[in-house]
Amino acid sequence: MIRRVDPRRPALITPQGLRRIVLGGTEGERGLRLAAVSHATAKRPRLALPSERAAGCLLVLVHPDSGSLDEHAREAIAAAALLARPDEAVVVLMPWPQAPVTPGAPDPQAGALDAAALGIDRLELLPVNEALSPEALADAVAARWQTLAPRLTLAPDRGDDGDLGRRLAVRQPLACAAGVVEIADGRVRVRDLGGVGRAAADATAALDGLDLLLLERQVARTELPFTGLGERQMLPAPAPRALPGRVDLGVVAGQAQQVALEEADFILAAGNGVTDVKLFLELAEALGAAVGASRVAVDDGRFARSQQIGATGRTVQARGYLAMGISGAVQHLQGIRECRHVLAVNTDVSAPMVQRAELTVVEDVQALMRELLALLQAERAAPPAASSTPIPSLKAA
Ligand SMILES: Cc1cc2nc3c(=O)[nH]c(=O)nc-3n(C[C@H](O)[C@H](O)[C@H](O)COP(=O)(O)OP(=O)(O)OC[C@H]3O[C@@H](n4cnc5c(N)ncnc54)[C@H](O)[C@@H]3O)c2cc1C
Repeated sequence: MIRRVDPRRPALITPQGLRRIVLGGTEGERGLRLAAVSHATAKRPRLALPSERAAGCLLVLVHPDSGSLDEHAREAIAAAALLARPDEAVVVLMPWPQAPVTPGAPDPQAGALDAAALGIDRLELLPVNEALSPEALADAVAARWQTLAPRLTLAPDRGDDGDLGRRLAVRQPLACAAGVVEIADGRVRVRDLGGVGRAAADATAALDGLDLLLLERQVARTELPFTGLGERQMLPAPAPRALPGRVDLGVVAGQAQQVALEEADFILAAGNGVTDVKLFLELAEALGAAVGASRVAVDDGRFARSQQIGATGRTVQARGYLAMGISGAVQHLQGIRECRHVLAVNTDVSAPMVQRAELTVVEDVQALMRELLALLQAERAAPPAASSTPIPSLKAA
């Protein structure tokens, strides 16, 4: 019999902070049960000596999301911190798009990341720009990996991080477990992809035999009972690599409305309250937003079925979700659970979407769309000098 592991099956967080799947759990046990661990006392660094002098290290590969780290990345770092031995450092290697070019110089934006609180002993920033190919980035990461010789490397199993991890695994080569949903008792359990004839034992492997773990969500809890050292280091910028047989035509901005909703960073979503669809689409284009819709707006023929968001539509994880005239029925909210910032426009302050949103504008949606579009058009028409007024830094304010 093939036993499949459902990453959403009942699980608890062990006192060590790592996720343990509860086999044979009852319905009542569904959801993460957090073990009662008291962190009332002041936290101390886990590592007692500078990271340079540590006996070894665990390496985490993560990409920042506009200068910050999302929950998935934080969980991968926390897992490394929990797995590290007392004399091993947790080193996080992060491609850094806005990095200054001078190696060794502190980056003011990276300073906003509280590395110590995340459990990071040393944050290594790798300056990158858009022209750097994935191959050149993988070269640079592989070179750093060889210098550091980590006992174990971890990365979130998604997008750029999963890609970088897999490239590293192939280059070295590394023994890699992808889709890891649990680390317990010296073994890792991976999301079973359900291949025909695979035995249940195929879904777990000994941690000792692995070099690289690509982690699913919620493998570790991010509240740690200790801190990292929080050291920072800017690495030299990687050299670009010429790729034989390929010509780099540069970066071409895509149209936000053609991006798959699941991958969209910013979504403008319409509900039954949106009656002027033409105006709505103009606004989406001006904002550079992908277009989503509620089921009522789709059933009504105003939007395509592929644009429906919710339990019977797409599940999205945009950084920004602007809900225009959407009530926020439970089926719709299911589809936006993973969205980071939700804003709403609604005339009804008691709508469930208002509870979900961080900010709601209580206004007629058509009127607001007209105003917003006019503002954007005015901004665009303004001479560049007016819009390039420097924004005072928080420090200076
Ligand atoms: C099995 C099942 C599966 C479902 N799956 C989905 C799904 O995947 N996705 C989904 O979205 N729904 C789904 N639904 C439907 C869901 O229950 C709701 O009916 C639907 O989400 C409501 O859409 P709405 O909020 O756009 O419309 P409404 O419920 O009509 O709400 C419109 C909202 O807009 C506001 N409004 C109206 N006019 C204006 C205005 N001029 N200015 C500002 N605000 C205004 C109103 O105050 C209201 O809050 C499903 C239902 C079932 C039973």
